[in-house]
Amino acid sequence: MNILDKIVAHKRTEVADAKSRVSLAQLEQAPLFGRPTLSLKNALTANGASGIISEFKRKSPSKGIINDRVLPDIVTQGYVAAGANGLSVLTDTDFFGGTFEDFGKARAANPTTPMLRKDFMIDEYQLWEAKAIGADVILLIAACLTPDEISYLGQKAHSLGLEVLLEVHDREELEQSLCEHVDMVGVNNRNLKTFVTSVETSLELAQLIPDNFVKISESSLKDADTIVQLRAAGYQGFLIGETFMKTEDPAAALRGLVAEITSKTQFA
Ligand SMILES: O=P(O)(O)OC[C@@H](O)[C@@H](O)c1c[nH]c2ccccc12
Repeated sequence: MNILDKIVAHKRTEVADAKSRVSLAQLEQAPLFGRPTLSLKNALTANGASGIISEFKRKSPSKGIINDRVLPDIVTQGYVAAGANGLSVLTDTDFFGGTFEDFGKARAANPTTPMLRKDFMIDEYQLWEAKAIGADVILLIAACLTPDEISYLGQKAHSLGLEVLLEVHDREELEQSLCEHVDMVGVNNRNLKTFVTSVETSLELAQLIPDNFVKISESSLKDADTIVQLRAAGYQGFLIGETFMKTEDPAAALRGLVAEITSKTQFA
């Protein structure tokens, strides 16, 4: 079994368990459930936007522990001050060390920044959870969902006011999964089954994504030159976790990257 299959199998038992403990009606009573959501799409396409979505990620199956010494509210607030247009916070516990509590702390610290609930969504119950914790955007990963599931979950997410980021890794996934219930397309440079990363994946798929979807390049992004190159290829969003999280001060690492991108674009 590859790691993605393992994560999804575990997620099914986790969701079944959560459903037996907390009903949809109870999730709807959560204080943040009815909160008006913020648009990541608008934030990424605004004039002068950095396009950077910074991720709070404690550990991952490919890297092990990345950083277990920092706090979600401090780091994410620093990210926003340093120029992030959006935040991504892992809520998967067993494989990524994230929690709803991490998400909640980041949410409270950043009331006006669009936030992605980063998890493996396989059931509409999780969309209700996303609303209850104050998420604005959810992720649908083509590698672990059928085209029908993507369409169904995308439609449900929209009916709750959530934006939808569809994640693809190759041409086939893109062609089979893209539908009207998606707002943004994320190209994951990391193959979730093998962990191999290549920015070429984003460069190759760019022209195949219709322009009515905001394009986001995800994973293994490390330097300003790559961001500038991806922007020229049509990407408006850049999802970055490890490059920041592996440092003592993730927000400072983002600030440095933004400064470098700015100087390269000004003198290009
Ligand atoms: O830490 P990186 O290499 O900058 O990657 C961030 C993000 O793209 C990555 O965490 C990710 C992309 N898609 C996912 C799906 C599930 C879990 C995690 C991910």
